[in-house]
Amino acid sequence: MASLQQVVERLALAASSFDHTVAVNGTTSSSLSGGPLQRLAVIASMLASTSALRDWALLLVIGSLFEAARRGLSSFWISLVDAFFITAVFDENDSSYQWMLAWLSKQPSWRHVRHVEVSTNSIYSEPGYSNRDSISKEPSYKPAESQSYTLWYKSRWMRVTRVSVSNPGGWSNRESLQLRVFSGRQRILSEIIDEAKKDWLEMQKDSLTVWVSSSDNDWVRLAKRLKRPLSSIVLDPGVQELLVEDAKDFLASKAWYQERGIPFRRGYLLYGAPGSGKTSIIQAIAGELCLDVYVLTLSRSGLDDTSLATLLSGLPSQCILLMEDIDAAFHHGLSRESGSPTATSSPETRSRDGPNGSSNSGDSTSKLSLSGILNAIDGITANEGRILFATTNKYDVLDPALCRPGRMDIRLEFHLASRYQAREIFKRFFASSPVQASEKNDITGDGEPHLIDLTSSAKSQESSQPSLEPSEKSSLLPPLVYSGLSHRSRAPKLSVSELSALADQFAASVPERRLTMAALQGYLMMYKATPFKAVANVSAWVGKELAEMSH
Ligand SMILES: Nc1ncnc2c1ncn2[C@@H]1O[C@H](COP(=O)(O)OP(=O)(O)OP(=O)(O)O)[C@@H](O)[C@H]1O
Repeated sequence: MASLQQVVERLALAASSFDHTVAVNGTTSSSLSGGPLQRLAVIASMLASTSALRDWALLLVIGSLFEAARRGLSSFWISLVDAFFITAVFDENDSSYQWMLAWLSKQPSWRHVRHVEVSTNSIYSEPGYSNRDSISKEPSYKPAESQSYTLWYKSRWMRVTRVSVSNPGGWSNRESLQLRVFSGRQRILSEIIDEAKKDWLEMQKDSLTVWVSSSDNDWVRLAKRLKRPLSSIVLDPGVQELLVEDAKDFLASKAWYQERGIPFRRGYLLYGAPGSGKTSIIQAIAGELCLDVYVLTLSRSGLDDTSLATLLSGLPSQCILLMEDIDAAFHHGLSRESGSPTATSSPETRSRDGPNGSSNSGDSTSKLSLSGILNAIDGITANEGRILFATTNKYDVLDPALCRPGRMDIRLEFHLASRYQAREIFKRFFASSPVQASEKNDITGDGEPHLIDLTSSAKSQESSQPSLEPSEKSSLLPPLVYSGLSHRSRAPKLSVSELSALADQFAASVPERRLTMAALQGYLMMYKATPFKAVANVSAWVGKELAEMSH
């Protein structure tokens, strides 16, 4: 093959032959110097005679042909795939992603895959591979990243690939699951999705999923929580029923809202004493209605009007949006302790001189404005179908515009514990079954509470229990901040009458609306296997609590 140097020499020779011809004729010959085309032709013919250039040109042509063939084949493959395969992509931030992972783990052919990603994150815990207890850290298996798996579903070939794409500007990659089924019928896809959803719901019947907002203004799945039974929460009579029935009624009334042109949204504002069960009842309602909970913290740094609107418009059609401590949006930097301990004033009595609808909320560092919050809740960008629960201990600082019907349709005040609540929480603690806890006290027949002698039978019943109570251990050990019997210790089995009588005695020692339910729960936790002692010691404990509060 001729070298580059040879080519250059030949070109120089050709150029000199031009000059020579011109010099011989003494005139500018039109055949040699007048036509640039002719010059080019001469150069081209010389180039063609150079074997190296010929080889290069050949390579160029072959390369182009290969590239054209590659592109042709690739578009042919795409058309072939489109014609014979159904392809679906499931984004990790969509519920369907979870359904598909759950469904995948149940496929018999999935059990033969040889390359998986192991996760102890309970979100991925699936039956078949792991314990159904969602809290346990059982390993579960999901498709490895960028790995393709061939499976068979109803005698159809399918390929599953987990793809991870970088999130522009985001802090983490975004995953998706690609499913390709060999089928001409699109119905197969809906069949798979329906089946996956059914399996997922079945698997989730004991738990609910909690989502939080990320700094990318997206919702990310935070955790799976066990559902809390409604019966575990003791509110004043009628309050729980009101909330649950109203929420159920709302979810079933979409058509009613549409016919009347009313936005299909419902808002509940739960306010009042801390530790009175506001968050707990929301968690229980979410479980009862099988809805995911989306938690939004308005005081989160970086949250501004636009990102709030983006987040709220990105909510699924049926879910619970939880804005805890909504007052934080109005008082950035204000700690709970720095305000009044309990905001128990009613909407009717509270001052109307608070911030008005046009004012900016929060301090100067806040990027959220009140109008931004209001618009996100019920403006044009707000989605429909969601249930908003907002909680606060400081009702007074909220702007009236936020609390008006349409935004907060039901406003409920939660109070400190009543005697009724004290009695019921005692029963729930020591009942041998939920049924027993709900049974009425009909033991004496005379309508009077039946008093139990705590000093005789009680002590004998509990004497067999291992005792670790602070009072008894105090001489041996340094004072304990918290104690209680082991969870393995069992409380004595009480009859309905005994339980009811003890609950009455316990409630009689608890002052009306002075202590929180959380405090009562904390007290009972110290005596979880010794109900008689719980009753015997409650008066002393109450006295101590009240004394501490008065300081
Ligand atoms: N009415 C109640 N019935 C049963 N348990 C309760 C009740 N109120 C509070 N508790 C218990 O007290 C604890 C705190 O309750 P929760 O977080 O629901 O209170 P909260 O009103 O949301 O408090 P905060 O306003 O401080 O957020 C929980 O462990 C819960 O089990």
